[in-house]
Amino acid sequence: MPREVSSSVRAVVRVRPLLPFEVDAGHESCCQVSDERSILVRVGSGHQWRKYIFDACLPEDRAQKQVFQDSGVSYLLDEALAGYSATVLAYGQTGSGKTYTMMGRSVSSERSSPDEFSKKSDDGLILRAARRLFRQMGTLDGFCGGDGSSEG
Ligand SMILES: Nc1ncnc2c1ncn2[C@@H]1O[C@H](COP(=O)(O)OP(=O)(O)OP(=O)(O)O)[C@@H](O)[C@H]1O
Repeated sequence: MPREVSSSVRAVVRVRPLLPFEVDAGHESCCQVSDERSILVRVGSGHQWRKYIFDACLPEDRAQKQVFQDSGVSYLLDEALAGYSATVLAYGQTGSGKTYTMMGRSVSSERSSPDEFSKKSDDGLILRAARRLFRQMGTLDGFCGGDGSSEG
């Protein structure tokens, strides 16, 4: 659960890890989460860092399930079930991880094996939100083959 949920708009930053080809090419990350609300971004020639503050900053090792919880989406679902409108959108440059965050790995990139489809740990916000909504409405049985046992 996020620390502050009173604002009607929340901005959450998620940093993805470098991809294997980026590591192989010797790339370095241009940003670094310094605490749960701030991030350091390289500026200029790369020797200086500038600090930016958001409602939450999620570092590269944050798993999909934790992102669902820490981003505040689970809170939004409670509000939606209470009758309020809620919107979640992902914004960022190409390849930054929007699709992975919203949908999961099976649709964000090439699949290495059919098993990728059944790896629930990779499920993104949309699948987790749908599962939770249906569970809370008491109609999860049979939905997407899930057993409804995992929270988020
Ligand atoms: N948090 C993460 N952990 C591991 N891999 C990630 C993460 N976020 C993204 N990736 C990987 O990075 C690559 C690019 O991610 P993705 O396709 O989600 O980017 P995108 O922002 O949707 O790009 P585009 O705007 O071009 O569609 C994919 O191979 C994806 O699996």
